[in-house]
Parts: sequence; structure tokens; C-alpha cells
Amino acid sequence: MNAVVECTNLNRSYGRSKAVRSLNLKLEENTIYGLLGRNGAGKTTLLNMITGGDFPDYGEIAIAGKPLRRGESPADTCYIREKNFLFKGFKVIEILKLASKFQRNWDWDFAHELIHTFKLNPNKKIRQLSRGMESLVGNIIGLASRAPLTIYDEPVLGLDVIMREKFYRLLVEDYAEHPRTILLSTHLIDEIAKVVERIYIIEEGAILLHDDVDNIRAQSHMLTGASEAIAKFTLGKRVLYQDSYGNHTLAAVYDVIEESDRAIADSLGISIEGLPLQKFFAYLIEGGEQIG
Ligand SMILES: Nc1ncnc2c1ncn2[C@@H]1O[C@H](COP(=O)(O)OP(=O)(O)OP(=O)(O)O)[C@@H](O)[C@H]1O
Repeated sequence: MNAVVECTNLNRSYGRSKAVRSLNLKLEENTIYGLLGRNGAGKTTLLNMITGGDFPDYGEIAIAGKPLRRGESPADTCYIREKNFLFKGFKVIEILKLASKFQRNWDWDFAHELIHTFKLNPNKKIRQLSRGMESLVGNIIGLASRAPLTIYDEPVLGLDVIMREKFYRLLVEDYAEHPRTILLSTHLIDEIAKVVERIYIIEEGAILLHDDVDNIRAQSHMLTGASEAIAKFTLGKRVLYQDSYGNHTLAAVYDVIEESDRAIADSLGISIEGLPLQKFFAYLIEGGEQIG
């Protein structure tokens, strides 16, 4: 597959604070990615660099194989920012008209359908919208643009659960008909796990892990048992986190657990459960170890 975005050894500091460090990332054609990280992890800084709004101190960004130069915006890209302070005096429909001028795959029929689905009043001004409605305007632009590279920074901010589900469903349905590269940046792993195929996890400006969602699910385990048994069983396995209470230990393990391992665990009185993704994310970050 061809790389739509390739970041190599990206670094960006603001004063003494390193927002992004030695970061490598590759987005391939026709894939939905999740970029996950806590507040301040460096997600927006990375997205701003990929979309040409900021420039790395050093390192390289290539879009469709072509190095992105300072001040240059990548072609065929739609970036829906988390904070859109601009154009507050514009009406919803005016914002859509403006966006459509920059997007060669823009589909007006789809845009009108989305306005209807999301129950937005096209004649309302942006400043009159709630935070959730403002997110919806961004979501409509991202969807109707059908840009080969579509990037959303926190797309469901302020949306209630029904609207979130609607957005994710529409995204997946439209993607099935019009495949493209989509990057969703968020701190809500459980929600995007249903939508994305691959995940990059960022912490303190560096990528901690990148893998297929299915691999992450298959390898995330929560073990509980006697401390001695857990110590024996986890020897040589990747332990993200562990905590002991009395002579019992809970361990979050990120590794393949074969049937033969399960038999051993049984004999040691260890219980193995799947680890919910949000917990996996929390333990991974707590451990802070790079395992990708
Ligand atoms: N313009 C700036 N000037 C100074 N520091 C900045 C600037 N932009 C970002 N930072 C710092 O860089 C780090 C990464 O910020 P960034 O906004 O990229 O994180 P984020 O993962 O997008 O966070 P959030 O989920 O809260 O939006 C933070 O420590 C932040 O304070």
C-alpha cells in the first residue's frame, strides 16, 4: 500500500517544552486510523504539522511521497480542527460553501442530507451554535469533502451519545462507498475502536504503540492470582502494569496468550480476562513504556 502520510523523526518544541519528539508515523491509503492520547500528549501539534499549519524543528513529513515544505498545505486534505475560532459570524451554509471551494470531491447532495440528519439550521450563525452543533458543522465538512486525506481533531466534542453514534455510523458507511485515508484524533478509545482499523497511541509527544485494533484487542489481558503465580506466568511477557494487594496481584499484560499458556495459568490458579480498551490505554500510559 502507498503511504499517504509519512512522518520521520518529527520534533517540535515550544520554548523548553517538547510537544512532539522523535515521532514516526505512517498512514496508508484507504485506512481509518485512530490517534489516541491524553490531554497535552501532542496530538494537535502533530496534526498541525501534517496539515502545514506548523513546521517541525527537525524531521520530515511526506504527503503522497512528496516532502511537505514550510508554509505549504498538503493537497487533497481536509482538516477539521478541534477549536474553530474563525468565522463565528458566518452562517452554517456560508461555511459549507466556503469549505466546498477548497474540496474537489465535495458532494452537495450529501452535505444537504447531513444537515437534515443532524437537524442543523443552515441559516444559523456559528456563534449561535452550541459546542456540539459546532462539532457537527465540522463533521459535515469532513464527510461531504470526501478528501483523500481527512483528519478530525476530537470530532465528537460536545456531542451527545446519539449524535456520536450517528456520526460514526455515517463515517463508516460513507467510507465503505468512498474509501479514503481518515485519521480520528481523540482520547476516547472505546468509541473509536468500533470505527478505526489501526491505532497510534501518543504520550508526551512520542508514539507508545501502533497496531491493528484487532491485535490490540487480542493481546490485551488482565490477569489476577497469587503474586508468586503471576510472577512466574508473566516472566518474558510484556506487562503493562501491575498492582499487588496482600499476596494477590493484578497484572495487565499485552502479549499473545496461547491455549498452552491458558492451561498453565489454570494450573497456577490465575484468571485471565480480556482488558477493556479504555483500561488498556490507561495502563499503557501509566507504564509509559514504548512497545510499538
Ligand atoms: N502554541 C503553543 N505554545 C506553547 N506550548 C504549546 C503550544 N501548542 C501546544 N503546546 C504544548 O505542547 C504540548 C502538546 O499540546 P497539544 O495541543 O499538541 O496536545 P493534545 O494532545 O492535542 O492535547 P488536547 O487533547 O488537550 O487537545 C502541551 O504541553 C501544550 O501545552
